[in-house]
Amino acid sequence: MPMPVVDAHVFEEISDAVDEVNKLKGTVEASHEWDEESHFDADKDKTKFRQYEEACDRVKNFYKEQHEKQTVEFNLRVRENFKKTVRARMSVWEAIEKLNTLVDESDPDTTVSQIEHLLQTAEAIRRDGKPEWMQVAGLVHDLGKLLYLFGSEGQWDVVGDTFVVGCKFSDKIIYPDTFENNPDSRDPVYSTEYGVYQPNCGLDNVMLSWGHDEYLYCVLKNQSSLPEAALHMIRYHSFYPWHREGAYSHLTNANDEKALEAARAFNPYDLYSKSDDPVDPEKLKPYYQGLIAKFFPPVIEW
Ligand SMILES: O[C@H]1[C@H](O)[C@@H](O)[C@H](O)[C@@H](O)[C@H]1O
Ligand SMILES: [Fe+2]
Ligand SMILES: [Fe+2]
Repeated sequence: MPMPVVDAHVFEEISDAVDEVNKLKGTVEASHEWDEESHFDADKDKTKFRQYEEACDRVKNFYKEQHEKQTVEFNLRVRENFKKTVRARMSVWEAIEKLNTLVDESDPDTTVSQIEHLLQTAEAIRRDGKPEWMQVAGLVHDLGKLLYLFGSEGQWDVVGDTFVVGCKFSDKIIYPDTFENNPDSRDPVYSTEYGVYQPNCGLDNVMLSWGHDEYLYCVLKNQSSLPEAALHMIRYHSFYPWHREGAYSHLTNANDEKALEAARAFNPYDLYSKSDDPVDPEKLKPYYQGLIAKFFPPVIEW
């Protein structure tokens, strides 16, 4: 039988269709690029970051106060209050500008303004070719520090690493001895291994110390079209005892594995971009306002 002759025109159509499919495949693959290892931090000296033993008194005093005051009682009360009010109505960019006055007392690695830190994080993610939603996660991840301007009790209930309350304070938390004066460390229930929790109940059922992660997660979960991985990056980025030190495996379950992957993928950009060159907010503003418009309503209830 003679081979059918394919008309040149039909051939072109087929090869266009194949190109189209490949392009689509490319996008799908690109959307998985977020969990691949980061490249931007290859030349960073990681031993220079998070050196808490050598940290200045500002940092040490901060954690002493935080570790004494983050009790179960406080955490229940603050969550109750959170639900009662809307603290402000403004756009994401306005929030970024508003936050700019805060200098984070818990941070041994940077004293730059928050707008700088947010843009440095987002830019590191962008340079590494990660998806837009992850750049946005970088851009907003610390916006929860706005709490400080909304009547927090200090910085101890806003910034710093997070940990689980309601069970024994993990010795994987920095300055573990400073929990001595936290009344929960002598409580007959809260001071036990599992405390108020069931084994492997999952992080959704665990109370993390209140601060900017938890607050921003609550604000954004119903006011953005960010994927779950971005919300995990926001919620757990300060939970170093878990995502870096591997604590709390007796409380987590299989559902937390994806969240752990997200928190770990995000961490290098948050931490190691602190030594990057300064950014120019005015120059970057149009690009990031474009991204903000894709993922958030024009006004957010904070
Ligand atoms: O000092 C820093 C800072 O407050 C960050 O925003 C937080 O995410 C970190 O966990 C903490 O170490
Ligand atoms: Fe943070
Ligand atoms: Fe940060």
